Amino acid sequence: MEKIRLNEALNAMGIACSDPRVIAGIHDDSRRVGRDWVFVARNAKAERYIEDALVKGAVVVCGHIDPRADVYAVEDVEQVLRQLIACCHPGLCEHLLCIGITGTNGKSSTAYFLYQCLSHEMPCLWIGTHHVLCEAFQEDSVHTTPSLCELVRLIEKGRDVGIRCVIMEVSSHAIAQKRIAGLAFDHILYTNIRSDHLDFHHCEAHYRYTKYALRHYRKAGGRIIVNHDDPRLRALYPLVEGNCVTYGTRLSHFHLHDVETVRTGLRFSVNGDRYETAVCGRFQAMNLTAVIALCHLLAIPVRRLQASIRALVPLDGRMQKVWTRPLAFVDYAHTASACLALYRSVGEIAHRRIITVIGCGGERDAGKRARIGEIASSCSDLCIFTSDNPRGEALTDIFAQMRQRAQDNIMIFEERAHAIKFAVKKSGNDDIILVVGKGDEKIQLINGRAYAFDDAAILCRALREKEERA
Ligand SMILES: CC(=O)N[C@H]1[C@@H](OP(=O)(O)OP(=O)(O)OC[C@H]2O[C@@H](n3ccc(=O)[nH]c3=O)[C@H](O)[C@@H]2O)O[C@H](CO)[C@@H](O)[C@@H]1O[C@H](C)C(=O)N[C@@H](C)C(=O)N[C@H](CCC(=O)O)C(=O)O
Ligand SMILES: Nc1ncnc2c1ncn2[C@@H]1O[C@H](COP(=O)(O)OP(=O)(O)OP(=O)(O)O)[C@@H](O)[C@H]1O
Ligand SMILES: N[C@H](CCC[C@H](N)C(=O)O)C(=O)O
Repeated sequence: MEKIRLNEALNAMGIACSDPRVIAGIHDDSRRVGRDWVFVARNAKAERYIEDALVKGAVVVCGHIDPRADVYAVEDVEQVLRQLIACCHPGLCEHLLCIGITGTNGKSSTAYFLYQCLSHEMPCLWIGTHHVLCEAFQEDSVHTTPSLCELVRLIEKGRDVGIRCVIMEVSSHAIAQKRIAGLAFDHILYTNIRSDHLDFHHCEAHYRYTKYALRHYRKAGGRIIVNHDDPRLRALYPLVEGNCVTYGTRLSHFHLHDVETVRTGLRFSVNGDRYETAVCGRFQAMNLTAVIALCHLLAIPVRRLQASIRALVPLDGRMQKVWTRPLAFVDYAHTASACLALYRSVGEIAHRRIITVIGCGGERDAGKRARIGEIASSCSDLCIFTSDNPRGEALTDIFAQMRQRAQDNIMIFEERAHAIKFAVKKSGNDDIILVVGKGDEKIQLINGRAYAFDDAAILCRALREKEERA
C-alpha cells in the first residue's frame, strides 16, 4: 500500500480536508478498520457503524452530512471508495498473474483444479465461493467474489506471503456491483452461461451481458478462454476481436474427446493427449479442458499437466462420492443446467434406482425452482424435496414452486436431515443416492440464523447406521 496523506487523497477528488495523517487502510466494514483507516459507509445500513469506526480512530466517508469530527460527506460514496483504493493501491495486480473465472456453473471446480495445477509452478492464491486459500493461509468466504475492500485486503495479504498468482471466481453480482473495480486479469475463463440470479438481473440478457462485461477487466494482451460448446459464449467472440481461445467437444483450439466415466473417476483426451483423474462427473471433463487450455497458454508442458491432473484432489461437494454400496453422492447443483449435467453424469453409472434429496435456496432466483423440481423428479425414481437455506422465505412457498411441473414421485420432508435419513432407509445396495444443492456448505440458513449442517456427514452417518443394523 502507498503512503498517501488523507488531505492529498481527498483534495484530489475535490473534497475539502486539511488532515495530513497517512492513510493506514481503507474498508467498508467497520469491523475491519483501525487507527488512521478510512471507513467508507456505503449505504444507510453501514452508516449505523460510523460511531464504531470513529471510536477505533478511523476517519469516515459517507453520503450524508454528519457534524462529527473526522466524518467527510461526499456525493458519490462508491466512486470515492474506488478512487481511494486506486490511489492507495496502484498496480494491485501488477507483477501478479491474475486469472478471473466466471460462468453459471463450474467456477469453483475449475478454479480449484487450476489452483492445484499452477501451485506446482508458483505460489498461488485462490479466492472462491467457500474458500480463500494459499499455502500460507486459509479463510472462509461468504461470497463467491468478496467486496472490493476484501479483495484488496486478500491480495495484499497474499503478496505479503509471496504469492505470484491469483485465481479468482467472479460472480455476476460482483461484476454488476463493481466489486472488481481497478483489478486487471491476465486471462479470463468462461465456463458456460445458462440461467441464474434473475432475482438480481431481472432478465437473461442482463445476466449474460453482465458476464460478458468481465472482458473489460483484461490486461493488455490478455486472452479469453471460452467454452465453444455454449452458444451464449460464442456470441462473445465479436466483442473480443480475435482474443479468444476456445475449448469444448466441438472443433476448438482445445478439443475434448473420448471422455470415459470409470468407477475410479474420469479418462479423457484433449487434442490427442490422454488424461486421467479421480475427479467424478462428466461435466468436470469440460472444466478440466478449460484448465488444460489455460495451462497451455502458460507454456506448461503436457507431461507435467498430465501428472498434475492425475494427482488432483476433487473439490468437496461436487459429485463427491461418500459411499459405495449404495453409491451416494453429494453435489452442489443449484441451477437447472447444473442438475441436468449432474443427472447426465450419474446416468452413466450402472444402477437400479436413483433417489434424490433436493431443495432450492430461499431469497434467491425463484424462477429456477419449477425447472429444478421438474428435472430432479423426472430423472429420479424417488425424489424428496426438502429445505436448502430457506433464509427468510416460507418453505411452503418454495415447495409449491418446486412442485409446479414435478412428477408424482415426489415426497416432501421439511427437515433436510430427515429427508436424507429417509432416502437412506429407502435405498437398496444397487441404488444411487444423490443429495443435491448444498455441496460442501457447512450451515443451513433459516430466518437469519445459521445452523451447523453438513450433507456429507449426515448422509455417511445414516448409511453407516443402516449398515450396522443390517
Ligand atoms: C444484495 C447484495 O448484494 N447485498 C450485499 C450488501 O448487503 P447490505 O448492504 O445489506 O449489507 P449488510 O451485511 O446488511 O451490512 C450493511 C453494511 O454495513 C457494514 N457493516 C456491517 C456490520 C458491522 O459491524 N460494521 C459494518 O460496517 C457492512 O460492511 C455493509 O457495508 O453488502 C454486503 C456487504 O458487502 C453483502 O454481504 C451483501 O450480499 C448479500 C448478503 C448476498 O448474499 N449477496 C449474494 C446474492 C451474492 O452476491 N451472491 C453472489 C453469488 C453468485 C454465485 O456464486 O452464483 C456472490 O458474489 O457471492
Ligand atoms: N461445467 C459444468 N457444466 C455444468 N454443470 C456443472 C459444471 N461444473 C459444475 N457443474 C455443476 O455445478 C455444481 C457447482 O459446481 P461449482 O461449485 O464448480 O460451480 P460454481 O459456478 O462455482 O457455483 P457457485 O456459483 O455457487 O459458486 C456442481 O456440483 C455440478 O452440479
Ligand atoms: N453461490 C450461490 C449458492 C447457492 C446454493 C444454495 N445452497 C442456496 O443457498 O441457494 C448463491 O449464493 O446463490
